[in-house]
Amino acid sequence: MTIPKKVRLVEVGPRDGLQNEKQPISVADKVRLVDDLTAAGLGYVEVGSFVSPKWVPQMAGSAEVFAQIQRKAGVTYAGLAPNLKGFEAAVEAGVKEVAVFAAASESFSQKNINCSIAESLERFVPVMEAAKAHGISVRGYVSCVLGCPYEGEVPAEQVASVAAELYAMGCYEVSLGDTIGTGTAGATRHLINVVGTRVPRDRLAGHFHDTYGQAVANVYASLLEGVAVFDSSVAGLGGCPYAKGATGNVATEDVLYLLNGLGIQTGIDIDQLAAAGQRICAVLGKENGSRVARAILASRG
Ligand SMILES: CC(C)(COP(=O)([O-])OP(=O)([O-])OC[C@H]1O[C@@H](n2cnc3c(N)ncnc32)[C@H](O)[C@@H]1OP(=O)([O-])[O-])[C@@H](O)C(=O)NCCC(=O)NCCSC(=O)C[C@@](C)(O)CC(=O)[O-]
Repeated sequence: MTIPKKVRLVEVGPRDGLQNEKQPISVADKVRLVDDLTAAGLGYVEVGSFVSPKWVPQMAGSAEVFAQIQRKAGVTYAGLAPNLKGFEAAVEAGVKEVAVFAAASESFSQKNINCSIAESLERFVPVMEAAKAHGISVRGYVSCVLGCPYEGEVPAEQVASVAAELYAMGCYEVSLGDTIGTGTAGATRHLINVVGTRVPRDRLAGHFHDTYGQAVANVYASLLEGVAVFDSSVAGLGGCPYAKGATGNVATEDVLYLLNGLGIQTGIDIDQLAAAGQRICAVLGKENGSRVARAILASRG
């Protein structure tokens, strides 16, 4: 299989990146981050979540963030919705694309959304119906595709069956989440080969956390298997509230550097992106998690 000529990046920093931060982050800082990212050329940003504030307090102000961002034409601003209540809140906030999220492991499903995999899929049915009625696109996530923090190894067939259900119920794309970042290039290729028998590869996305430093390799392995959409987080922000020790997503700057090296055009300005990442890291008082951004910023002196 040849490497795709076009790749789409889904920036999840404002959502996946920030959801795990314990310190309060102001709406203004979140808005600035989203606007910085779109100014750098990102065409898809996951802005926040319409989940229970008791479960993920950091996402409580998502509606305000949506209200204050500068919406650029052609950019998709998405929000997570775990159920109909979340979907309705998203609609009220003017969200035009939502993501539902399931898991390939029962234990993770319980810890993350307090229900079984089957129950979660049932909950998504009314969300899909309401989304159709409102003309809202729905993306689907499957967590724990290359390992679960509670159950260990997760069979690829189990991932394929959840991904196929999400696709069949109308998710236009299914993002495969390596929640704890244990995946390797070989396991990633195997996963795509198995899931690819149930969901077309051009409807799959890779969502790799970088806990074991394998995320860029896993992106490349996915490209070799024909996957052309990747979720990433500026400055490698993030973690998962229900996966102890999991680090952030693959850094957007690192994926972009890989794509630039392959001659794949994305229209994203890597210097502006690195500056956006550095700005939010300064707000958080954190070291920048992107090696590429650190190198770019150091070379500027
Ligand atoms: C799904 C629930 C709500 C179930 O939580 P529950 O407690 O079972 O819900 P419930 O239906 O029993 O309701 C309990 C209370 O929550 C309220 N409630 C109910 N729904 C909502 C809502 N949408 N928004 C706001 N409030 C809500 C509801 O109104 C009620 O309020 P009360 O009467 O007690 O005042 C909860 O478990 C939850 O919010 N979980 C979200 C967890 C989360 O956001 N995790 C992170 C995102 S997933 C992820 O990061 C992985 C991913 C996508 O990045 C891919 C990867 O890397 O693997």
